[in-house]
Amino acid sequence: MSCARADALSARSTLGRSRRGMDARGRASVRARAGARSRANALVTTSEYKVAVLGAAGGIGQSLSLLLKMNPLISDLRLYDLANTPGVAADLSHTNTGCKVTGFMGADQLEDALKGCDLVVIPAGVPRKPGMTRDDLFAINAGIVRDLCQACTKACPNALINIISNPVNSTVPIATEVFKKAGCYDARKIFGVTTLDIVRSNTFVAEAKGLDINDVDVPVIGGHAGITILPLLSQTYPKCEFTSDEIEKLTVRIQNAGTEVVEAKAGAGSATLSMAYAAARMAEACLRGLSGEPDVYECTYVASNVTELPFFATKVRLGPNGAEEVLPIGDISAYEADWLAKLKVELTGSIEKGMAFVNN
Ligand SMILES: NC(=O)c1ccc[n+]([C@@H]2O[C@H](COP(=O)([O-])OP(=O)(O)OC[C@H]3O[C@@H](n4cnc5c(N)ncnc54)[C@H](O)[C@@H]3O)[C@@H](O)[C@H]2O)c1
Ligand SMILES: O=C(O)C[C@H](O)C(=O)O
Repeated sequence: MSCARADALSARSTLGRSRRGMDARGRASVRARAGARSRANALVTTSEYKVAVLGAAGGIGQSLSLLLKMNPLISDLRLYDLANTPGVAADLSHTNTGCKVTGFMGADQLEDALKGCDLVVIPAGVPRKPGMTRDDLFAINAGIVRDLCQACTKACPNALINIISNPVNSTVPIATEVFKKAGCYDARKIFGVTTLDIVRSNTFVAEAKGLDINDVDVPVIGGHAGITILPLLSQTYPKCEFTSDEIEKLTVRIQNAGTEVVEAKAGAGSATLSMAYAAARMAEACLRGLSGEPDVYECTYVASNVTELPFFATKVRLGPNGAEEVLPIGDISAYEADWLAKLKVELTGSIEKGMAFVNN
């Protein structure tokens, strides 16, 4: 099987599972199948994962918590925020799924929320308003991510960390430096969530080319801000021919898709629903990897040797230790190579800014 084909199958199975998990009837049948599978397949060792959402009362946090509450891989869901988590947790706890949900509120309860967690998802922080860049959020969100990661180093140093808070290009280096300082850094465990870029690329390409959305897989590399988002249309599965005009329009739309939502929301924030969907897909991929399921791949922003930059998003194979393998960029077109050279300059500055925030 070709690599592209294997990757497309992996992406499709993730989407399929997520979709079934959202339906109460579907969930029951997935659980029955999961039970049969775990008896038959020694690789599936547990579906008892403990997951914390930090920023759980926010726009992303609430929808994401609902999706995670419906995921049969999760038995214990902890919702942490500075306010309103008792209400969100009470509300979610009435849904008849097997996962226990508990609310934690305020810094005093943060470490309790994190204790024993296998996966921590962080959407805490302020979103953009029209006219702002993601980097404009650094002044507030850098400190939030630093403090939350410091608590993780104490309460769940071995957990996988999924960082959603922007600017992801800098918040992942911040998290890394915090874990290094605490003496518990494992490069395989810290992820910048760029899944929304893949979700968008798949959607826009399927629409443009009249393809079945369930079949499409477009890798997106680089980072998660403006021109650092680089969709590799030349690696689209199934193989597609694009005119140069289509390539230009799709690339620029994918790079600006976050801004498209920010402008449409006109001051009421940025993407929350599509982001919750994307984060639920990424969380599920991490848990499937932890469970020993083979061939779980997602594009994500991680510590990387694929380029000369210390962090970079490419396709990653997820496994029992987190990022087991960071895949290379592969063959790209001259158009993509041109963007790659440009994005490296911006990404380098964002990485250095994040590292300096913790170390200076
Ligand atoms: N990675 C991506 O693709 C992506 C996509 C969309 C949004 N985002 C980012 O996600 C973040 C959240 O967006 P949102 O729309 O949910 O914002 P929001 O304002 O609706 O929610 C943020 C939540 O974080 C909470 N929070 C703030 N400081 C906190 C702290 N110290 N501890 C715990 N919780 C804290 C707030 O109380 C709030 O409930 C933003 O930074 C946004 O830019 C990233
Ligand atoms: O655009 C934003 O500010 C939020 C997020 O990064 C997105 O891509 O939607």
